[in-house]
Amino acid sequence: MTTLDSRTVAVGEDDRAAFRAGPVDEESRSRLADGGLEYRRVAVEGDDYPSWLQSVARGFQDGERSAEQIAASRERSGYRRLTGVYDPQAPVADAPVATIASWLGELSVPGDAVIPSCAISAVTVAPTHRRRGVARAMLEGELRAAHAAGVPMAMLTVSESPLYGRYGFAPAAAGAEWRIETKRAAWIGPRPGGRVDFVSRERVRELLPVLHERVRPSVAGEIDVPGSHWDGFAGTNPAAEKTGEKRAVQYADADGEVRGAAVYAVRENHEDFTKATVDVHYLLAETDDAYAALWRFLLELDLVAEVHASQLSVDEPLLWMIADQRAAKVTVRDHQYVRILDVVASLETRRYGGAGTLVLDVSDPLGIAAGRYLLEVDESGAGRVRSLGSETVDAVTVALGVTELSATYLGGVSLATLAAAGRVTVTDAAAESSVNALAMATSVLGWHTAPRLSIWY
Ligand SMILES: CC(=O)SCCNC(=O)CCNC(=O)[C@H](O)C(C)(C)COP(=O)(O)OP(=O)(O)OC[C@H]1O[C@@H](n2cnc3c(N)ncnc32)[C@H](O)[C@@H]1OP(=O)(O)O
Repeated sequence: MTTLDSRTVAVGEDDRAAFRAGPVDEESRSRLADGGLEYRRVAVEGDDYPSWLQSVARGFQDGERSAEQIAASRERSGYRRLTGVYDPQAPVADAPVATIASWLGELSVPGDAVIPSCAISAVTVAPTHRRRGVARAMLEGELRAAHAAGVPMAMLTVSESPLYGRYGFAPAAAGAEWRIETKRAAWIGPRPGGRVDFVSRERVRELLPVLHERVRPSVAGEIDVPGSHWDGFAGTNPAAEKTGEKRAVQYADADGEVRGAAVYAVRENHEDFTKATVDVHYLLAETDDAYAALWRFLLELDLVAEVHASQLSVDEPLLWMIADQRAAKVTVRDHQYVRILDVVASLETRRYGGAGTLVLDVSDPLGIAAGRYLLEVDESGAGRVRSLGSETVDAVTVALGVTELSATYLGGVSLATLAAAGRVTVTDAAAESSVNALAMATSVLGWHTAPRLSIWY
């Protein structure tokens, strides 16, 4: 597995297949076995898949999956490594009492680079088996398995915020939900010369992955989106409901090159026909022109009072393209969680906001990333990292947990904010005041654009 610059592949198909085929973690298997539970891999193509999927649905308080939905899900799930926990004493012993899925993906990091990362999803524990350490065994197990396979990062999106900090994950890219009152949001942004046109759902299904591959390396926090997600956004998933409500548009520049696309649905207001709501399911823009043209199109739709969009950046240029900024109500939430497994590999992959030298004294509740590291960032923003062991170096020292280091990793969380929150300590033995040391360390670890993740996974 190699870590390369943007527009090149960091994770090859062989790496992905090897990761999928890897064994479960022995330490977790043995711990669960001590509690009478069996921890084993589940094959997507095998007989155990339907009951594994039903356990996931039940775990998320969702309804039973139909045969058609199971077949569609099986077809779309080949990229995932699935694991279940089974209770041989249970009346329905072939239904797992806990589930987890993971896969080897790519995470975009500051500086137009991507890093291999273990994505984790479908974590459920049956209500009959909750709060006895089963989720902890599975999470620790997947993290150890990923680390043993040489994967430098892990990542996930969460149902509840308090679950994953204990394993070293931190929300590193926030997601913003926007509600824009269209009558107040007069367009003052650019009016590019290209054109916006309706396209079919099938056409937008083709466009979205191509555009996303061009855009994602330069947006820290984004991941390589599993193909099945695009069917969901485009409304081309045969097992999904209400796909007919989705409308798709593309933006082509003056040369006729398609540079962006959006999928949206209109929710009628039965009490007032002029006050419908537009839900933007996905908007992807390769250029500033495409961004402006697509947002303007959505904000100027007739018979619409509100435009609603989620998983946007916390720093959208859109705010500066509407006459009245208070037309937008923006709610910010934790969204993309990351967890550093290999400090040297992960810190050498990203670029930095400024030059400087830092000693990072990292603690890790799971022991995986713990140690003292020297990070030297040059004028170009590239960092060299080495493990220090007990060697002393006369440099600004940042003492922090792997959770806090992971929080800063995408450049969206300020070290100064974490210091003010009592989460990190910055010391400089040589200086009289620690203020300059904190300012320098914050600027080194920062980045000039906010990270973003446009999907759930
Ligand atoms: C990446 C994803 O898939 S996100 C989806 C997560 N899954 C869901 O939300 C589905 C519904 N919930 C569940 O299935 C379960 O309640 C789970 C998976 C959240 C927790 O499973 P459990 O086996 O009960 O957790 P477990 O007993 O291993 O607890 C591990 C730790 O998390 C804590 N914890 C568990 N659930 C919660 C919660 N809802 N809120 C806060 N803390 C929690 C426990 O107190 C324990 O803490 P500690 O080990 O530091 O003392």
